[in-house]
Formats: sequence, structure tokens, C-alpha cells
Amino acid sequence: MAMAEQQSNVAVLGGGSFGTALASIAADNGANVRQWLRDEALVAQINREHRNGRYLPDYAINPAVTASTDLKSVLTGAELVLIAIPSKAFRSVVQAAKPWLSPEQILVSTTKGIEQDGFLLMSQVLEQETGFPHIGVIAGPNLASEIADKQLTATVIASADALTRTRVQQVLGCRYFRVYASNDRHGVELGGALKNIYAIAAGMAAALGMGENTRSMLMTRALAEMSRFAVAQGANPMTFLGLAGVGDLIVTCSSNLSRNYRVGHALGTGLSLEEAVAALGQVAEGVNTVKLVCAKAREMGVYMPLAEGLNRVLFDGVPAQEMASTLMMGEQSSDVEFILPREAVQQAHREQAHQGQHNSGGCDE
Ligand SMILES: NC(=O)C1=CN([C@@H]2O[C@H](COP(=O)(O)OP(=O)(O)OC[C@H]3O[C@@H](n4cnc5c(N)ncnc54)[C@H](O)[C@@H]3O)[C@@H](O)[C@H]2O)C=CC1
Ligand SMILES: O=C(CO)COP(=O)(O)O
Repeated sequence: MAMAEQQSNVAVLGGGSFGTALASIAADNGANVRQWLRDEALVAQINREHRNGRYLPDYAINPAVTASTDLKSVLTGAELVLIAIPSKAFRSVVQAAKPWLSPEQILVSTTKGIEQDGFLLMSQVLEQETGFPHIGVIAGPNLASEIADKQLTATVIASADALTRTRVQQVLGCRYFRVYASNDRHGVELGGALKNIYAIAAGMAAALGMGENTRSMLMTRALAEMSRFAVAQGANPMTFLGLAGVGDLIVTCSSNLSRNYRVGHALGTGLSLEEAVAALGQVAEGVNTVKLVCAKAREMGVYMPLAEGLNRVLFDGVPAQEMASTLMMGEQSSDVEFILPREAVQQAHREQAHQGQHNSGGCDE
């Protein structure tokens, strides 16, 4: 046993790649782990072969993980409950689990998505459904298959509740998985959800043959855009310097292992959105998130040219090639607006124009 001080009972809800990877980490760390999923055949395979042939076929699961389709037996006696269910089904699963949840338990969402009604993040859904005090989220650069392969990885547990932070660090932290703490739950959760948008854009840019300078510009301006949105939502901008901000953005905008990146890449090669999603066969949360975030940004008056450009490609039939113009046609404003505010740059431009010293600054091909 690594860092866990006492043997803990952990429940994982969700039989996809991330739920399976997390279940195996907790078991590697000495916990009793029970995993809930709906598919009887997959349950039998996990218990018999210690392998999840549907979502992580190439990786061994710690044999101490026991799978079941019975929520009651999985949840009863669990100190920590990790919920790795796509955002569209998250609330219904929490509702089904509710009879066997209790206020002493630590409830942690690992889901990087947003619920359409009310623009709620998953920890807010947990709070609404249970009203319990120990609620947190896990987010960071955490490609499930790399974790399953025991590649050295770090994540963030974010909660206002110190017990939640500490117990998750103890239960999951091990020789190949480091768990850093944050008290900006909203910022960490938004980081995880928002970066999926830009991973789609990055996959598309790669398929269109854009270079490294372009990729770097895309990721850096994405960070500016997502932190601008999150700050307008009450998050701390400094969170975006951390693993759940720039860390997760880097990995998902660079890796073909990211489902969101793969959807973008498929779109860039000319597939329709329906074809790209069908070819993936797994959840790519960014497709839904971009629609919700653009609507919310318009409502709040937050400037998000990259998300808007992607939204038009995904849902308005605009050709993927036009993503490039989204990158180049936005305002030339502040680099880091938490140092030099956008409004100050805009004001300076207005003053220049007013004094007739304006230079169009256009550079033709
Ligand atoms: N896979 C990854 O590398 C990572 C995923 N995440 C997040 O974890 C969440 C879950 O993702 P994955 O495990 O990767 O997804 P996945 O696509 O691999 O699997 C989703 C799982 O949820 C189950 N599911 C779907 N609808 C359900 C319902 N109504 N009731 C019960 N189960 C249902 C599916 O059967 C499947 O077992 C996503 O929000 C994702 O953003 C976070 C970090 C890394
Ligand atoms: O969130 C992830 C890695 O941190 C996984 O990203 P995808 O959902 O795009 O695979």
C-alpha cells in the first residue's frame, strides 16, 4: 500500500475508460473498490478477466476491483464515491444512487461537462440532488489510457471542504498518480469542461495542416478565452495556471488519445459532425459544451471568438477551413488581460483613431 493511511472503501460509478482507470488506481493504492456499471457482460468480464474490453481493452485492471450492476451493494459502506458518468446522464445516475448515499460520504465528480438546463456543472448537480457537505471535483491532464498504463500523471482535487481534499489525496495518491489540492472548485471544474472546446479546434487545425506556431497561438488564446469566461463566472484566474487549466489544455490539444481532439481531426478531414461522433463511439463532451458556452457567453457579454468560430463550424455548416480566419480576424487586443485589460487596449486604439494617427496595420498575403 502506498500513501493510504487506512484501508478505505471506494465506489466508482461508471464503467467507461476514466471510471475504470480511477477504480484501478484506488485498488493499486490498497482500497476496497467496487465499480458500478449497467452492462452485465462487461461486469462479468471485469470480474473474471480483470479487463474492460469495451473501453480499455489493452490494460489490466487491479483484481481488487469488483464490478456490479447493483447500485446498493456498490454504495453501501463506501467512504468515497467517484462519479465518472457523461454529463448527459450524470443527474439521472445520481438520482438512482441517492437512496444509498449519506452525508458522511465524500462525493467527487470526475466528469468534464455542463448540464444544459441552468448551465450547471456536475458538482452543482451533486449539491442540488444531495445537499451533502463533502463534495469535490477531480480534473487535470488525465488521459485514461495513460493512467491505465501507469504513466506518471497528476490531477487536482478541488473542494471548499478540507476533508474532501485530504481524503482524496490519501486514497488516490500513489507512486504513479499525484493529487494536488485546490479550493477553487468552480474554476477547476470549468477548466476541465472548457478545454474540450479547444481540443476539438486543435484537432481540426492539425488535420488542416496548420503549423506549430498556429497550434501554440490557438492554445494560448484558448487559455485567455477560457479564463476570461471562467472569471466572469466567479472563478479565480490563477486556477488556469494549474493542472486543470493550462495542464489539461496542453494534453487534450496535443493528443490523439483525446476523444475531443479526434472529433476535431475527423471534422478537419471532411467528415460531418454526425460521422465524426459516430466514428468515435465514446463521449466527446466538447461538442455539447461549445453550444452551451457560446449561448452563455452571449448572454453575459463575454468575448469568445474561438468558441464562436468552432460553434459555427459544428452547427452552422461553416467550412472547417474558416477556423483559421477565426484565429486571425479577432481583435488584436491584450496578451494577458489580467495584467493589461482589454478595455485599455481598445481605448488606446480609439484615441489613436480619433487623432487621425490610425494605421490600418493590414498585411496582405
Ligand atoms: N476518458 C478520459 O480520458 C477522461 C474522461 N473524463 C471525463 O469522464 C467522464 C466519463 O468519461 P469516460 O469514462 O471517459 O467515458 P466513456 O465514454 O469511456 O464511458 C462512459 C460510461 O458511462 C456510461 N453511461 C452512459 N450513460 C449512462 C447512463 N445513463 N447510466 C449509466 N451509465 C451510463 C457508459 O455506459 C460508459 O460506461 C466524461 O465527462 C469525461 O469528460 C475525465 C478525465 C479523463
Ligand atoms: O479530459 C481528458 C484528459 O484530461 C480526456 O479528454 P477527452 O474527453 O477529449 O478524451
